[in-house]
Amino acid sequence: MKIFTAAQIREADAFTIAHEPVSSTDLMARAAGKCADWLLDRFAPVHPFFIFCGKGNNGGDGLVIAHRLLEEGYQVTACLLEYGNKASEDYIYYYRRLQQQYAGRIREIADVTGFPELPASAVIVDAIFGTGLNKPIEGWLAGIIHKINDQHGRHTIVAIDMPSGLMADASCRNTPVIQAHYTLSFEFHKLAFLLPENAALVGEVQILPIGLSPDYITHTPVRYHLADKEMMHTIYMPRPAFAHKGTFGHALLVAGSYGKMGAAVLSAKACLRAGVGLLTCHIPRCGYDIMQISEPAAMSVADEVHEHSAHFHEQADARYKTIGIGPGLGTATATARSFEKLLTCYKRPMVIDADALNILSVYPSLLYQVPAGSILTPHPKEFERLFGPSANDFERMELLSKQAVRLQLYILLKGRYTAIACPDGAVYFNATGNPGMATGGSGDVLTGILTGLLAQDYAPKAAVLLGAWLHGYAGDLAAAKLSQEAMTAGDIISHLGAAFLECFY
Ligand SMILES: NC(=O)C1=CN([C@@H]2O[C@H](COP(=O)(O)OP(=O)(O)OC[C@H]3O[C@@H](n4cnc5c(N)ncnc54)[C@H](OP(=O)(O)O)[C@@H]3O)[C@@H](O)[C@H]2O)[C@H](O)CC1
Ligand SMILES: [K+]
Repeated sequence: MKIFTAAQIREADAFTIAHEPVSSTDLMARAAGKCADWLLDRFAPVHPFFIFCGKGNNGGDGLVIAHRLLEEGYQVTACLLEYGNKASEDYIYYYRRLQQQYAGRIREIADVTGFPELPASAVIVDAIFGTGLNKPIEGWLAGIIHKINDQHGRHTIVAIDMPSGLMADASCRNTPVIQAHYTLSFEFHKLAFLLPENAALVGEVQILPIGLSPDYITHTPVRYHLADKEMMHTIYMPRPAFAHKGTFGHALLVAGSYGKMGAAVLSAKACLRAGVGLLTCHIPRCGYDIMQISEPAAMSVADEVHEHSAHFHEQADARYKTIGIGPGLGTATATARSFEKLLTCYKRPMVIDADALNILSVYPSLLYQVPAGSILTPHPKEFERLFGPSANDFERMELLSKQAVRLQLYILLKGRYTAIACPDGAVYFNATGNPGMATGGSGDVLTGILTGLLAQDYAPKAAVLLGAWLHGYAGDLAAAKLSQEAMTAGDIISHLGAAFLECFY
C-alpha cells in the first residue's frame, strides 16, 4: 500500500472529483458515511456522542457523522468550534442541512469555557483538523485539545482521518495533539501513524476505503510504502519439483563468542528454517560443541581463537552464496580486523547485524567497503551509532533513506513498524510482529532468516521484505499460541513453518 503525503491526498481528492462521477459533497458523504457505519457498529445508542468540528472539511465530516447518528436515533451534540476561520464550502453545505433538521443538537463553542460537561459513557469524536492542519494548534483551541485529552481515561476518543494537531508528514512533538483511542483514516495510512513518536496519539488505526481514483493511486510515485500480503505473494518463489540442496544455496554464518553462542545457534536455526540449502557456521573454538550439538543440520568451522572469531575472512570465498555476520560476534580488535579483510575479499550482498554493525560504527570508513545490495539490520541505538542522532522520527526516516541511497545498501531499522530503506530511496514499512518480539535473540533470528533467503537466490530487496514479513508473522503466530510475555526468540523459529504454510500454501 502506498503512503501518500498530505499534499498528495489533497491531489487524490481533487483528481477523484475531476475524473470520477462523484461531487465533492458526495465524496465527503461517502467518507464520513464509512466512519458513521464504523461508529454505529461499535457503539450502542446508550452512548451519548460529542462531535467536535473544526471549520474545514474534517469538520464537514463531523457534521455528516452527527446527522447520520441523529437519523439513527443516537443522542448527539455537535460541538462547533468557532475560531474565526472561514468555513469550507462542503462544511457550509452540511452545516445548513444539520441546522435545518437538528438545530437543537448544535452547540457553538467560542472559547474553552464552552467545553461541555460529558455524561458517563460519552464518546468523543474529533473532527477538528485533518490533513489540512498547517501549523501547531494554539490559543483556546489548544485548550480544547487539552480538555479532550483530560477525558482520555474516562471516555472513548475517536479521531476522524487524523488525531487533530498531528501532521501527516512532519513532527508535532511537544505541540497539542488529540490522544485518540481509535483513528478512522481514509484510504491510506499516513506516515505519522507508523512512527514511534506518535504511538500514544493515534491509538488503533482503521483504514476505511472511500473510493479515491485508482488511476491516481497507481500512477503517483511515493517514497513510503506499507508492505502487505499481496506484495509477499509477488515475491515468494515456490520450490521447483526437481530441486536438490544445491538449488538453495550455501550460506556462511559468522556469529558467536564466549558467553554469546546462543545468538549464533538461534541465527543458524532460523537460517535453516528459512530454507537454506547448506549452512556453514564459523564460530570461535569455545562454541564448536555447542553448535554441533544444538544444530546437527549445520556444518561448523571452529576459529583458531578460543573466545572469539578472528580468521573468518580466510573462509569467505565463492563457495558461499551469501554471508550473515554479527549475532553474538563480539567486537574484539582481531574480530574487527577479520571483518575488514572479509570486506575486501567478499563482494556479494551479505547480511550485517549486531556486533558487525558496532564494528562498522567504530570504523565508519568500512561502510564504503560493504558490497552494494547488502542488508544492514540496526535497531534504533545501532542506527544512531552508525549514522548519528535525529531530532525526531521524521528526520530519522529522511536520514535512513538518504544513507541507503548514499551507500547503495538496504537498511532495515527495527521497530513496531520496521522500516526498510532501499538503494533507490524508497522506504517500506513492515506491519507484522508484536511487542512479544521485543526479547533477546529476536534480531538474531531475523539475521538467520535474511541470510537463508539471500542464499536461496532471492534478490536483496525481495529477501529483506519477505524476511521481515515472515519474521513478524511467525512472531504473531507464536504470541497467539503462547502469549506475548511467554514467547521467546526460539518460538519465532518454531512458528516459521506455520508462517510459510499460512502465507503461501
Ligand atoms: N482524503 C480525502 O480525499 C477526503 C478527505 N476529507 C476530509 O477533509 C480533510 C481535509 O480537509 P481540509 O479542509 O483540507 O483541512 P482541515 O479540515 O484539516 O482543516 C483546514 C482548516 O483548518 C485551518 N487550519 C489549519 N491549521 C490550523 C491551525 N493550526 N489552527 C487553526 N486553523 C488551522 C485552515 O485554515 P488556513 O487559513 O490556515 O488554511 C483550514 O480552514 C481530511 O482530513 C478529511 O477529514 C473529505 O471529507 C473527503 C475526502
Ligand atoms: K481529526
